[in-house]
Amino acid sequence: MAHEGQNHPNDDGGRRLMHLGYMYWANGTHPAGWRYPGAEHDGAFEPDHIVRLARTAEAAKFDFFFFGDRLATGLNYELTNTSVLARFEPFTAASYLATRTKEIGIVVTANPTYYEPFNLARLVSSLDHVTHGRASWNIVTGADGRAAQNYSRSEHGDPDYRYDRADEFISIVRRLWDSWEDGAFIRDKKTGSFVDGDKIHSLNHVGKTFSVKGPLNVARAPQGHPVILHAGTSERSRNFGAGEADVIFAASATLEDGLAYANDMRRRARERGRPDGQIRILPGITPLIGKTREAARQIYDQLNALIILDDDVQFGGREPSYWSLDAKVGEIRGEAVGAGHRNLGALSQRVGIPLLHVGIDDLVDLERASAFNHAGSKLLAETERRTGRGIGQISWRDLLHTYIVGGHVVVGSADDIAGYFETWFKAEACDGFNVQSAYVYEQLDLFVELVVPELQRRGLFRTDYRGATLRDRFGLERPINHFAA
Ligand SMILES: Cc1cc2nc3c(=O)[nH]c(=O)nc-3n(C[C@H](O)[C@H](O)[C@H](O)COP(=O)(O)O)c2cc1C
Repeated sequence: MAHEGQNHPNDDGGRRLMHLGYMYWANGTHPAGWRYPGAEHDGAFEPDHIVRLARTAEAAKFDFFFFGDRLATGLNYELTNTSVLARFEPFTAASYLATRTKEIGIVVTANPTYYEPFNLARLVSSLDHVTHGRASWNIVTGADGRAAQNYSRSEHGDPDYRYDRADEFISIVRRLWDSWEDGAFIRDKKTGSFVDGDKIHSLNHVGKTFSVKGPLNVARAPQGHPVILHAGTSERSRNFGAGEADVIFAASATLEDGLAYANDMRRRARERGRPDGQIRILPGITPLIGKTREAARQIYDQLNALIILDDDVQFGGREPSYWSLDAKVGEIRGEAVGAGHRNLGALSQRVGIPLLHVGIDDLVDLERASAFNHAGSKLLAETERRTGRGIGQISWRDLLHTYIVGGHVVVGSADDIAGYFETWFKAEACDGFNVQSAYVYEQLDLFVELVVPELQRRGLFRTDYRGATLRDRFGLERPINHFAA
């Protein structure tokens, strides 16, 4: 995509600075976060709960506040993620937030599989107007296939169908955003001329899935094109993100994976003719912060103690043969570990050795640990990292907890967290992070009070906002209108 003027890969006089987003989860990311003493647990339908979080993030100069979304729900989310079970429609929540914040970007997730391009172009552009250029659209192809049943479809569609549709969709949306040139409005009371017809364009698009005549009925947005985010991990997702996204919401959870993913995305972006520095990679992360490292570890253990395991913690109510190692029923990929998988049988599948004769509170022994598969070794290393305990101190329950919590969690003091961020950032495994809280509000408050100043002290994060729009925060130029070019 063409841009006006030069690129600005760095934000601050040539110094590379980190970007921070805050991903909103009403009850935090930890599956039992809502049960933690003192944690918010009934704020999902109280808009000022969102304002409280967004203003905290804004005071700390975060780039954006992020609304994820899904288009279906079910009781499975009760155990895995109560924040997803029931929540506000994101454009509605974003519009409310727009009137109660001034600087912070607002990211709205919307899935093109279940929208029409005209409809979504209008929503995102309107949000950009009401926020004076702070809007962003996170394009996802849909994590919950049950959406089809809510949208009169026989099926969710395979990834190729959804990404083909997304490709055509975004090209239409961009042209709709351009269908009004800047300066299309004359509004001359004397002559009675309201608009310049030469600056308003039809698309006359007829494609594989969509036919859209245009023009849009919204003036060109303050940012021209609001900032585009994308989240996904597959080949098609990477290609889509490399071609279209300004910011990638990544799922990498180790430095090695993060670096490989970031290099891969930068290479793909270059292959599509995009100059370096045009694509920002922000992995999701849940920093679990305590006043000291020990305090943080205690919080992690306390949270985990609130996780509900299966009543039959040995086999989840199934025959032992169900969990035989070649049965391949352990993990539903990409989804949190829910009911029926919170037992030692499921864990045995994960780590690749039978656990028929161990007790949940027995300690993991070196002999069994040495026989773990790759996933099992990673799970053990992750448990050691989070708890600070080693073999001889870690129980099977601890391992099961790490398995259930999953994700990208870093437990420690503010100094530990800042050090972790710095390592990833300086290795260029990312351009910042999409920060999430294990529970609210305390964890965001601690991040803002303790971690942000430490990042600033290390010269890694801005101390004030610059520019007016979200594109400005990312050092991205306003796209040239391709009808005018
Ligand atoms: C970090 C991350 C965040 C995501 N957030 C959402 C979301 O909020 N809503 C949604 O429907 N899908 C979300 N997705 C799912 C993607 O849209 C995509 O459907 C999923 O990853 C499977 O597609 P893929 O094979 O292309 O990666 C997310 C994916 C990742 C990796």
